[in-house]
Amino acid sequence: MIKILSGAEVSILDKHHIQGKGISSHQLMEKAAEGFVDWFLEKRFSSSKPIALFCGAGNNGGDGLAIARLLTKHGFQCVVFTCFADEGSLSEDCRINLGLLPSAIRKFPWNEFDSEEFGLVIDAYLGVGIKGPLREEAKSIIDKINSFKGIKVSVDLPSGLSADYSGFDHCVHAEVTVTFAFPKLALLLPEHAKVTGELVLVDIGISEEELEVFHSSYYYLLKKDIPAFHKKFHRFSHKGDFGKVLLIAGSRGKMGAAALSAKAAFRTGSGLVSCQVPLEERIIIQTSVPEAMCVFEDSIDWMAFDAIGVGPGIGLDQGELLEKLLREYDRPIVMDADALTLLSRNPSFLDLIPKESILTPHLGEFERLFGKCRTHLERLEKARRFCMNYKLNVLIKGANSVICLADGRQIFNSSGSHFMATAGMGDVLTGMITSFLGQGYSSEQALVCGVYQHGLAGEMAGDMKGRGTLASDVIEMIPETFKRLGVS
Ligand SMILES: NC(=O)C1=CN([C@@H]2O[C@H](COP(=O)(O)OP(=O)(O)OC[C@H]3O[C@@H](n4cnc5c(N)ncnc54)[C@H](OP(=O)(O)O)[C@@H]3O)[C@@H](O)[C@H]2O)[C@@H](O)CC1
Ligand SMILES: [K+]
Repeated sequence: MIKILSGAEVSILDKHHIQGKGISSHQLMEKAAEGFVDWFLEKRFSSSKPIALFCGAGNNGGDGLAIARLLTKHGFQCVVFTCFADEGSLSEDCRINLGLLPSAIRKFPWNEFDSEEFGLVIDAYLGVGIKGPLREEAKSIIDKINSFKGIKVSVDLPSGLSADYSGFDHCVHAEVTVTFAFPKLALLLPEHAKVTGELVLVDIGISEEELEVFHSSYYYLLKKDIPAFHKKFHRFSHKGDFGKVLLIAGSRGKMGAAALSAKAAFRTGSGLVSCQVPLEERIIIQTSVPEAMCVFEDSIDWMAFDAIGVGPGIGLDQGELLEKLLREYDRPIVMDADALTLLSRNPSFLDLIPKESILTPHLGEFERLFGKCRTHLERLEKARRFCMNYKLNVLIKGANSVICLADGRQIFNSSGSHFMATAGMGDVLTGMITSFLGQGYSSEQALVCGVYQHGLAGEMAGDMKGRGTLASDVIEMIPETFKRLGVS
C-alpha cells in the first residue's frame, strides 16, 4: 500500500530520495517525464495535430518541458506555451529543461494559444507547489487552458487544485491526471472527480519504504498489495475451513438482495452459506441459489456461524431482530443497508456492536449515521473518530471507496468501474466481505480483499458488458479475480 503524503512533503521526499539514490533532482524529473511519456505512448494518442504544453515556472513546468522534449523524439509535434514572464523566476530544474528544449519546438506566451490548432493539451502549469489563493493571472491562464475542448492531460495535479484540501476556486478540468509517486489526496476526493478525470499513477522509483517514514494515516491500495492479504489454503482444506456464513437479508419484494449476497459469498469461496429469510419467501432463495440453505426459526443459534452479514433488503421493521443479534453474537459482523438505517434510528445499538465489526454505508447511509458533511475530508475525519472510539471499521462506498480501520488508518481503493453504479452492487459486496470473514480472515483482510476484488470484478464485468452491466455479472467475475491476482 502506498502512503499518501501532503503536497508540502513532496520536496522533502524528493530530497531524501535523491540523497539516498545518489542522483540529481534533474534526473528525478527526467524519470517523471519518462514515466509520463511511456504512459502517453501506450495510450496511442493521435499525432496528426500538434500538442500544446502549458509550462509554469516551477518543477511542474520543468516536467512539462522535459515531456515536450521526449514526445518530440517520438515524432509528436509539440508547442510550448510559457506561463511565466521572465526566465529569472524559473526553478533550477525548470531552467535546465528550458535550456535542453530543442530549437525546433516553438515557444509562445500562454495568451497566444489558439485552441483550434491543437489535438491535445498537456497542463504542466502548477503542481503541488501552489501556496495561498491563486493570483489573478493564474486564473486567466487556467481559463485559457480550459477553453480547449479536446483532451486535457494534467501533470501531477490539475493546475489550481491544492494537493491536500477539498474545493477549488479556479482549476484546470482535466480528462486525465497523471500523478507521480503517490496519488495526491485531492485527486481521490469525490468532489474533485470532475476536474481530476481518469487517474493514472506513474512510478518514479520512490519505494513504499521511503514513503513510510512520513506521518500520514492515508493509504492507496493497489492490485499488487492484495495477494499478501489472502489466507493460504492447502489440498487438505475442507468445506469447514472455508467457513459457514449467515446472511440476514431480504424481505417481501426485496429477496433479490438476499440472493445476490448469497451467490457472491459462494463465488468468494464460502463453504456453506445460509440465508435467514421470511418463511414465506424461502422458495425464492432455494430456487435462485440452490446451494444455499435457509433458516427461519424463531430462535437461531447465531454463534454456530463463523460470520454474519446483516441488512440487505431486510426492511426497516427489523429493529428487534437487529438488537437481539447484536446482543447474542460476539464476533465481527458486516452491517449494510437497512441495518445501517436501523442503527441511525437507534443510536443505543452502537455500544452493542461486536468490536472489529464492519459497517458499509454509501454516502446517504453515512449521512444518516453521522450527519451532513460539507466535504469528503470532514466525512473522513468523522469516520476516523468513530472507528477509533468504537473499535469498529467503516467502509465509505463510492468511487475510490475508503476503508476506515479501527486503528485510524484510512485506505483508498483503486479498483472499480463507473458501470458499477447500479442496483445490487452493495449486496454483492456484503456477501463478499462476509464470506472472507467466515474463511477466517481478519476484518482488515476481509475488507481489503473484498473491496478490491469487488471493484476488480466490476471492471472485468464492465469490460465485457459495458453499459447495462448487472450486479449478477459482477458475481460471475469474482472467481476470475482470484486468477487475475494469482491467488489460488
Ligand atoms: N516526488 C515528486 O512527486 C516529484 C515532483 N515533481 C514535480 O514537481 C512539482 C512541484 O514543483 P514545485 O515545488 O516547484 O511547485 P509547482 O507546482 O511547480 O509550483 C510552483 C510555481 O507555482 C507558483 N505559485 C505558487 N503559489 C501560487 C499561487 N497562489 N498563484 C499562482 N502561482 C503560484 C510559484 O510562483 P512563485 O511563488 O515562485 O512566484 C511557482 O512558479 C510536482 O507537482 C511535480 O510536477 C517532479 O518533477 C519530480 C518528482
Ligand atoms: K499541472
